[in-house]
Amino acid sequence: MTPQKNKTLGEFIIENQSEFRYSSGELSRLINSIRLAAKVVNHEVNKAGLVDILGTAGDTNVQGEDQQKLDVFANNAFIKTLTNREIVCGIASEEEDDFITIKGRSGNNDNKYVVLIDPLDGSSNIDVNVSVGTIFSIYRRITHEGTPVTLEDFLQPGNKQVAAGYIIYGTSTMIVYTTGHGVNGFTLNPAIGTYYLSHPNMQFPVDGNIYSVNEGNYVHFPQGVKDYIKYCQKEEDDRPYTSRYIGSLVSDFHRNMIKGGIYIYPNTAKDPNGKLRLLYECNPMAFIAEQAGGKASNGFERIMDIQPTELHQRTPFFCGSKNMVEKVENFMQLT
Ligand SMILES: O=P(O)(O)OC[C@H]1O[C@](O)(COP(=O)(O)O)[C@@H](O)[C@@H]1O
Ligand SMILES: [Mg+2]
Ligand SMILES: [Mg+2]
Repeated sequence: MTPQKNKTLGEFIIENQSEFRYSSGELSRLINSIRLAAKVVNHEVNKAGLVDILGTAGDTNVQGEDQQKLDVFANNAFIKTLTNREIVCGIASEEEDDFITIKGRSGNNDNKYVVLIDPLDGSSNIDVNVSVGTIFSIYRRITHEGTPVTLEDFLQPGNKQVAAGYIIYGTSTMIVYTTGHGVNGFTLNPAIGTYYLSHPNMQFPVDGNIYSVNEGNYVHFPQGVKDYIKYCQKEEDDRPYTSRYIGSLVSDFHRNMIKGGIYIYPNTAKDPNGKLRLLYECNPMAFIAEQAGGKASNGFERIMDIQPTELHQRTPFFCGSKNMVEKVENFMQLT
């Protein structure tokens, strides 16, 4: 049943409590706390040119990347909101070397969930006023409540996620998320600060004619990816396809989910395991893609079946319309 449009995010969460497999209130409170943090970040993004939030923060993160001021701001906003509302026992972030343990008021770790987050996705676009996003992934902890959270709680395969979503700070601000019961999109009415259900039951078209890849790296791509790009460009059948690459995973993914398309970030000489991080970029986007009828792989296996071994590990990423992902997998497996 397609949810009725123009319901607020809060109403939708209350009406769909039963879908939160583990508990009636905590997961919904967790989604709500992410909504609140997103409003804080959105407010800063929308005035980025007017306040001292552009440019680099002067530090590099564990990935060796220059942290943008907005990366740091968003990271602090989500950590503060999730900590204050005492809903999670731990957070892992692209911008933090190690995971953060969050103790409840009682002084121990009796909350059930851990959150992994890319607080600001598309950092290279911040200073040039192009849309950026936030990506989040939620798991039920493996260790017992009341005991210290451990790395094991974060190194779970994507098929164990209980919820995942993204916020896109674009021409409008949207939250798109799944709890394993389909994908729904909510648009912020900035005048009143409320999110409304604008994209109920989002579905990836099974096919598409848009491919998103940084063709500047073409010479370093695996042969299978080169062959697939040549296939997309060939004058034949419904091709050539359209090449669209925004440089923000969230934005490219969102457009492809609405119009049909594929996002590709393969391994290259510079990034032998690819650039995107498995735990807080690829797994959450893969969960959303599959829940919307799409597909996500590393070219050979399902992203959500990969057993993580490190918090910030990277993976090649092929994600989008099912037939397009299977086509590039065929090219990859032929070489
Ligand atoms: O500039 P490149 O190498 O094409 O990489 C762009 C990709 O890198 C990312 O910006 C990585 O995410 P972060 O901005 O969170 O580091 C993706 O959003 C985007 O799709
Ligand atoms: Mg990112
Ligand atoms: Mg980021």
